[in-house]
Amino acid sequence: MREIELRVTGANKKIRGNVILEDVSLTMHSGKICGLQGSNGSGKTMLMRAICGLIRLDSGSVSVSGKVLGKDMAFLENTGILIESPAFLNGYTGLQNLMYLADIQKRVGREEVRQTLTRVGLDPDDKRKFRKYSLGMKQRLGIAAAIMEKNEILLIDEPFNALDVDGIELVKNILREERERGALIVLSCHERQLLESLSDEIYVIQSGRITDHLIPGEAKEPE
Ligand SMILES: Nc1ncnc2c1ncn2[C@@H]1O[C@H](COP(=O)(O)OP(=O)(O)OP(=O)(O)O)[C@@H](O)[C@H]1O
Repeated sequence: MREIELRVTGANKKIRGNVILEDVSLTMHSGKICGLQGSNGSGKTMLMRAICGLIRLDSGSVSVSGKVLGKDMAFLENTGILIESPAFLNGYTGLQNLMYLADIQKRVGREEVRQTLTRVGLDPDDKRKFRKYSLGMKQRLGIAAAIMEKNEILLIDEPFNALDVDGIELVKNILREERERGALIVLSCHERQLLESLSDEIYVIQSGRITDHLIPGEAKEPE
């Protein structure tokens, strides 16, 4: 897979007068998990939405290896996304839902979709409709949708929500495998230990501002 650099430069966003993002700059690379750490409402999800082009910045830019979002591309290309609860069709099974999405880009076929379902611990032959899925199963299906096309970039917001202990371990392993494959992964997770155990670097975000950039495991210099 090609090496890419995802860059956010001087990002500002206000919604109805409230500062959502303030002068946010960060740089991320292929083969790394970049963690976003911050309390509820600090701006992690909004930053992810800005990165993929779902919200338009007031100023600043998002670029992938020099290609600027909103100028050279309308949405971030080659990107798998799990942001908040993904919208699936209630009357479709898990496999039918993923096939519906896979048919948009036609980059993966039925066999790969089935394999992805198995990878997240779901049975591809499960005949239950999505509306009958438990919260954890819905979350697993959302993760499957994000990873099934083997994209260069993964934007993964709170992947561990509603997962049991085995599910957490499974998703941790999947994220590590995706990094190994060379994906650039942006990960938010409110549980600090979990985030630190997975991330190669962490940006701390508070009230829409980046306040720290940490390498987990490296002792901080005393101030
Ligand atoms: N649709 C919206 N309209 C206006 N403001 C919003 C909207 N969605 C979120 N916000 C505000 O944007 C700020 C950042 O929210 P965001 O969802 O990015 O936080 P977060 O760090 O992801 O929090 P959490 O850990 O709770 O998911 C908050 O102040 C929130 O109130």
